[in-house]
This record gives sequence, C-alpha cells and structure tokens, in this order.
Amino acid sequence: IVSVSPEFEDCKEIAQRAQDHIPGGVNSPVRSFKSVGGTPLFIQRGKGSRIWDADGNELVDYVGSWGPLILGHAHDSVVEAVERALGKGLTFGAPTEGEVELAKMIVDALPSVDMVRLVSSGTEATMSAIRAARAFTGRSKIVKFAGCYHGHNDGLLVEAGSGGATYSIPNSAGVPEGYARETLVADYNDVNSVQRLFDSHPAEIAAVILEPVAANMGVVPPAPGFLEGLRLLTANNDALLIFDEVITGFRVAYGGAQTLYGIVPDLTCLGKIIGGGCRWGPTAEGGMSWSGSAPGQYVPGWHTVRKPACGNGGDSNPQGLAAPGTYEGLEAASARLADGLAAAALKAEVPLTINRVGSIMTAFFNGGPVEGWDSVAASDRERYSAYFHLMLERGVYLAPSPFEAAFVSTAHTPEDIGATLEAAEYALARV
Ligand SMILES: Cc1ncc(COP(=O)(O)O)c(CN[C@@H](CN)CCC(=O)O)c1O
Repeated sequence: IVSVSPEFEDCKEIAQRAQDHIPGGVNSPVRSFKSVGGTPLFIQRGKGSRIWDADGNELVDYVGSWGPLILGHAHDSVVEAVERALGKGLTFGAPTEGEVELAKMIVDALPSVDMVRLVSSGTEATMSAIRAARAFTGRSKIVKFAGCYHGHNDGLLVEAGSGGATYSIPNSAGVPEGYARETLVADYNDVNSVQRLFDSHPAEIAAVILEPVAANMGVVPPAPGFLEGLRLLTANNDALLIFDEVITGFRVAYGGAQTLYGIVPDLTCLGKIIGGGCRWGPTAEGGMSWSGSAPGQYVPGWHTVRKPACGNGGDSNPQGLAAPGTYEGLEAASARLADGLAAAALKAEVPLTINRVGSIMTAFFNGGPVEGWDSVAASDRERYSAYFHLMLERGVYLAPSPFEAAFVSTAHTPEDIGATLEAAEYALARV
C-alpha cells in the first residue's frame, strides 16, 4: 500500500470550509469521524477496491459507501450503463422501461416479492413499508429492535423507555413523544422480548421491522430460531414481518438474507446495491394480496425513481452478481480476512470478536460473544478508535465508527487482503 501522509492537510482544509456551509461539515452523521476522532477524509475518486483522498492518499476501502459497492468503485459495467442512460436524459417525471426491468429483476431474485415500488432512498423504502403495513392492518404500533437502524424516519428514531416503561422515547431532538409512543423496542435475538410486546399490546401491532442480519450496531447475525420465531409470532398475531434488507439485499446472497435463512417476510426493503451506487431504495412488497399501495395509501410521486440513469446502473449490478461463482469468491476473500484478523488479535493478545455473514463483518473489541445491543455496547470504543487510525496510517480505510460493518467487494484482490492483514498485525500490536 502506498504511503499515507497522516497530516491529511488538504482534507483538513476542505473540512474547515465544509463546516462553514454544512452542519457538522458532513451530510450524514456517521461520516463525521465523531466516533473515532480526527478529521473526516474528503474522497476525490475511487476505482475497484481503492479510494484516493484529497491529499492523494491511496487507501484500501472497506466502507464501500456503506454497502452499495459490492462490485467495487466505478465498475466498468456500472459506469457504462449509467453513461448510456445519462445521454438519454436524467429525469422525466414519467415511468421508464428501466424501472420495469429492475422491478422484474428484484421479483425474480426474491421469491417473497410479488410487486416492487421504487423510491429514492432506504429511508423512504422503510417509511413506505411501515405506512403500507399500517394501512393494510389498520393498526398503528410498530416493533423495532435496539441497535437496528432503518433510516431517519421520525417514528424509528427512538430507543426503549427507561426501566419498565414499555413506551419508547425519541433518540433525536425534533421527534415528538407521540411519534415515539407508536414504536415499541425489543431486544435483537430475543423472541420473548417481542412476545411480551404482543401480550401487552394485543391487536395493536401492525408490523415488526428488523435487519435480518443486523449491521447498524456492527454485524450481529440472527441466532438460530430468531427469524423463525418472529415469522411465527407475527403470523399468529396478524401482524406483518418487514425485512429491512437495505444492506443484506443482494449482499449476503443474491436473494438476500431471506433466501439465506429461508424466511418469507411480508415486506422487504432494499437499497444500496440495487442502485449500483446511485441513491435508490425499493420497497418490495411480497406475499400480500395487494401491491404498490394499500387502498388509499399515499406514496408520492416526483421523487420516486427520479433517476432512470441509476436504474440502469442498478440493472447491471444484479446481472453482474448473478454470475456463477460471485458469492463464492466473496465468501473466500471475506473468510480469509476474518480468519487473518482473528489470528492477528490472538497473536497480539487483544480480545476481538469478529461477527461475519458473507462479505460483511465487524471486529468488536470485546471478548464476546456479541449477540445483541447489550453485548455490542460493552465493546471497547477507545480501542476501536486507536485501531481505526493505526489502520488508516497503513492505508486501510475502515468504518469511522465501531458499530458499523466492513464490506468486502469482488474488487478486493488477494494482495488487498494480504496488505490489510499486515496492517492489522501492525495495528493490533499497538492498540
Ligand atoms: C439497514 C438500513 N436501512 C435503511 C438505511 C437508510 O438508507 P438511506 O436513506 O441512507 O438510503 C440504512 C443506511 N445505512 C447507513 C449506514 N449504516 C448509511 C450511512 C451513510 O450513507 O452515511 C441502513 O443501513
């Protein structure tokens, strides 16, 4: 890996200007480096597994824009597809054939999905799915899980109320108490915590929404029986099961986590990979007698699928991913990385728990096991911050937060993985 000028002078200069014009200097909190300290890197370009920051530092990238870039940066087929589409116009405020083809590709890939409504972000996908669930059931309560993130819908920016309170409280300013009260918070990998909510709110819960593999508290896989238990519980209580597969869709398997674990949700939210790197977030509705929207449910128009260009970009993504051996290659590279990190931690006598599903993983500075928000929260954040900066010094760009995932792409070469493991040996010996 090329040498990194750790002063990041140009990034710092841009960061200063950014502060003058953008609240916090970034357009999404997790990009601020607040969790790890230091100045956020301002990225100039990316190709394959590499990114270059404003100081010209070349870095092996494991953020991958938080998941979309499973084929790596600026993949030729994606760039060609988007360039082809760009010349035909950016937005028409009218349907395009590309949307139909993309919707069909999603239906073909995810057996639980009958129909797809395309919107412009993961937030809008989960917001639309929740509205559809409320419209379909006529109920208002939603169950989410501590540690899971579904975008910045007001009603989901909540945390469990303190003590025995069964009602949630907002975890962001500006969210009215009334909104928070409609969302109940359960514990990931604990079906009984959901059973208790159904018992205390009979016939009030419209849906349970979750990341079938949690990745927004770091990667936490579903415990055996957890997803099956939720499927049974929601079916027995006439509530819907919503899989937020914005990260896991086309990531952990071509058919997403629902295919990997054999669970049929009622609604699926996708994003990231399906947009091929453009902003995108389909709500895929499946297994339900109606589609697109329940009678009277409103999902507004102009912002919906305003980017035919990206739709075409996204098209090439799923097609590329369907090629034989794609996921086997990702599995091999990711397993080598995870095993190598575990070996380096053992050698450095650093307690490290690595949770991995396919090509997403998180190294928790924690003796483990890490199975839900409580054990995640017990991880050593300071040690992660030190590790993050030591890895950056050695040219490896990880998530600037201990509670996110690292993403391996088909563009990560054996040399990238080898260099990453060398950097990890250096870093773990110094944290
Ligand atoms: C499971 C899940 N569901 C929904 C969302 C929201 O998607 P967007 O609105 O950012 O497209 C996300 C967004 N993910 C974060 C990082 N984990 C994106 C952060 C960023 O892009 O800065 C998600 O992970």
